[in-house]
Amino acid sequence: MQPASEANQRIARISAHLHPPNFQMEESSGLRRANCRAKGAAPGFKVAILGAAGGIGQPLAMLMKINPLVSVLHLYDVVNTPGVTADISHMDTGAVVRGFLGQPQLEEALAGMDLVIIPAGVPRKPGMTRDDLFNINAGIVRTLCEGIVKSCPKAIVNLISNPVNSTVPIAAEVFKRAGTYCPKRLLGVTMLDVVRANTFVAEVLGLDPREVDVPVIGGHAGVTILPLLSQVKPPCSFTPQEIDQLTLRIQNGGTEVVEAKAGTGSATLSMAYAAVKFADACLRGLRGDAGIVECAYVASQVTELPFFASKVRLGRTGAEEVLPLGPLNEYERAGLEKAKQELAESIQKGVSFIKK
Ligand SMILES: NC(=O)C1=CN([C@@H]2O[C@H](COP(=O)(O)OP(=O)(O)OC[C@H]3O[C@@H](n4cnc5c(N)ncnc54)[C@H](O)[C@@H]3O)[C@@H](O)[C@H]2O)C=CC1
Ligand SMILES: O=C([O-])CC(=O)C(=O)O
Repeated sequence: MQPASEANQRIARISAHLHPPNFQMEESSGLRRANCRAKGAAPGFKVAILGAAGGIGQPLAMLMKINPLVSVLHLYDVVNTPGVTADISHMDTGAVVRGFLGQPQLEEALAGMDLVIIPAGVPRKPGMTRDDLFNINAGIVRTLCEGIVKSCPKAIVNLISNPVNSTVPIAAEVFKRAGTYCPKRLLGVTMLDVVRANTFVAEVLGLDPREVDVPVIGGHAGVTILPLLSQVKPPCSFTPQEIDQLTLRIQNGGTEVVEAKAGTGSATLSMAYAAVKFADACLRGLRGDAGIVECAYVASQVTELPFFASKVRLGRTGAEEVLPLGPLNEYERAGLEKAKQELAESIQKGVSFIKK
């Protein structure tokens, strides 16, 4: 027999879900309703997703709920988080899920987080470049980063919102102004370029993509996406025509999806997969696992540019080491020069947005 008080508590927990308070009307009751019924959080990290109700946000939230390294998962958006949170909280995995709706709940959503993943913002339509998203997404990223400053200045930030080449410098400027900037903790997510490169190269080589590792450096737009096909593992060689075609397809991977989706958005499912792959690497680094290396767009001294994507070693404090680019062939050196020109402008645009 259970003691009466424990039985009463159990009944109260069940009836809270049978008669849920209105999430949108009552700020704090929304949190109660969304609390997962797992018996106490498993040991692990606290992760927030900002933009959690979007095309990337929803599958990303689902995959993070499955991740055993996550004990608490906060889902924040300006729309639809009650439904997404209720849905995801029914999954019988360890992480406790809570939902947060609208800017008044941003600081609460971020309180005490170890890792913040940001896929908030508008996606492209056919005919647009990622830079065309700047005017809307720059302001969104600034607001969200101001929330991070207030509630979890020591969190690792994984920034997905485009144009990544500019939004990462924007985030850095917000953190610098607040005096909380640590370059190791701010990472632009370029993992989808690596995921695509692994897939397309594996197709050409007739290999399982899981066996292939292609470093992709530079940034995350057009010619700034520079796959290093001379450094593919396992070692292999390509004809000049294959190099041209593979490079172009990897650089245009995003556009390929935007066009196929014909006005309904850009990559969401492969991006959620890539974001989780990257977030999981960051969490394993935070846990202290050794030897975790992934490509990311970070503050960097490997070129003369202040931000650059390349392989970084992830550890307890974030991107602990930016690894050298390794030997580039002539084709890649030419690509690097083109990438740097465009990157320099995108970085400057982001910095000026905050400084102006
Ligand atoms: N880094 C990368 O490799 C990739 C980046 N992206 C970018 O990710 C972003 C999101 O893409 P999708 O999820 O497809 O877009 P979406 O429109 O489906 O979802 C975006 C979500 O952000 C939310 N949002 C808007 N303003 C917000 C704010 N102030 N605070 C919190 N949430 C807010 C929206 O309500 C929406 O739920 C886009 O900028 C897209 O270009 C997309 C694919 C790959
Ligand atoms: O292409 C887009 O706009 C979305 C994106 O960044 C990608 O899929 O790589």
